[in-house]
Amino acid sequence: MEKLLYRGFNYETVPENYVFPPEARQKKLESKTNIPVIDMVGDGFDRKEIAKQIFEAGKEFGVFQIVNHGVPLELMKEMMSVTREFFELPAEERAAYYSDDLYKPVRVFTSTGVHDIVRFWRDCLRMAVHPVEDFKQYWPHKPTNLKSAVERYAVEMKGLIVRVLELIAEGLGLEVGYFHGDLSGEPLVSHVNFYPPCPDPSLTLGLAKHCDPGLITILLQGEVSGLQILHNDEWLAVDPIPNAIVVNYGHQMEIITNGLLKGVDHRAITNNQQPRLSIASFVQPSKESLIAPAPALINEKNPAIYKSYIFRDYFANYVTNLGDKEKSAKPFLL
Ligand SMILES: O=C(O)CCC(=O)C(=O)O
Ligand SMILES: [Fe+2]
Repeated sequence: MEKLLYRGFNYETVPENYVFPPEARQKKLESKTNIPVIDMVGDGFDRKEIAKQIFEAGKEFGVFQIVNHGVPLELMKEMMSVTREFFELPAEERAAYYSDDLYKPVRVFTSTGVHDIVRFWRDCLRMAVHPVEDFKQYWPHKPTNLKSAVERYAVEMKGLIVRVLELIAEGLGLEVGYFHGDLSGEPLVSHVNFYPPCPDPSLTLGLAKHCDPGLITILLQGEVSGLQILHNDEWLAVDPIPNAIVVNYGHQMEIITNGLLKGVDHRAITNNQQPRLSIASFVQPSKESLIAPAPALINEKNPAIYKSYIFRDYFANYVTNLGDKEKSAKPFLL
C-alpha cells in the first residue's frame, strides 16, 4: 500500500523521491495556442470538410479535440465519476489490484510502474476493456457500478475509434478502412490516471514527456487542466472544453504516414488545487502486424523514411527507451 501515491489524504509537502531536478520541472507556459476543436457533425455534416480539418490538425499539432462525437455525455460523466470513486476507495482496497506484471489485464500501479529514479505524481488503474467479454471478469468489483459503466464505455469507444480512423484515412486520401484490421487490432486498453493535488507543482510532474506508441489515443480529461503538448519546442496546454474528447496521434501514425502526421510528444503537469483524473484509451496495432509507410503516401519526391517492421519489435524498443520517439524509431529508419 505504501506503493500508492494517493492514500486518502492530501500531502502537505512533496516527498523527496518526487522532486525533479530543475531542468526537468514544469515551466510557466510561454503562450497559449488554441488546439483545433473539430465538430464531428459540423455544418450539415460535410464529411470531406471534417476529414480535411482532422488532417490539418494532425499535421500541425498531432492533437485535436472533438465535439458532437456521438459518445453519450452522461456516460462520459459516469465514467469519470465512477473511476474517481475507485480512487476514493480505501488505499488497501485499491492496493489489492496493485501489480508490476505488465501482462495483467487489470492492474493498479503508480508513477510509470517501472522503478523510476524520480517518481511521477500519479496513480493509474490500467484495464484492458475491449473485447468486453474477454476482460470484464477482471475489472474491479467496486464501486458496484464500475463494471457496467466500463462495458458501455468500451463499446462507445470502439465505435468512436472506427469513425475517427475512417476520417483520418479519408483526410490522407487513403481507402476508408485503411486503419481497420491489424493496424488497430490490439485489445483496447484504458489508463485511468489519477493525479492527486500536489503541494508544490513546480517540483513535480504527473507524467513525463512521451509519445504514445500506437496509432491514436482517445482521452477524457474532465474539467481540470494538466495535459500539455510539445509544439515547435514549446509546451502548450490542451485545456479542457466541456464535453469534448481529445484525440492525439501516436508514433505509429507518424510512421505509417511517413512523417506527414505528427505523433505528438505530451506530458501531464500537476496542480495544488484539486485532483485531476484522465482516461486514456490506446488504439494500437496487434503485436504481429506489419508496419510500414503507406505505399500511397510515398513517391520519388517523398521517399519512405522507415523500413517495414513487426510492431512487437518496435514496442519492445519503445519500452526500453521510455517513450522517446527518436530513440524508439532509430532501428527502423532507412
Ligand atoms: O493525463 C493526461 O492528460 C495524459 C495521459 C497520457 O498521456 C497517457 O496516459 O498516456
Ligand atoms: Fe500519453
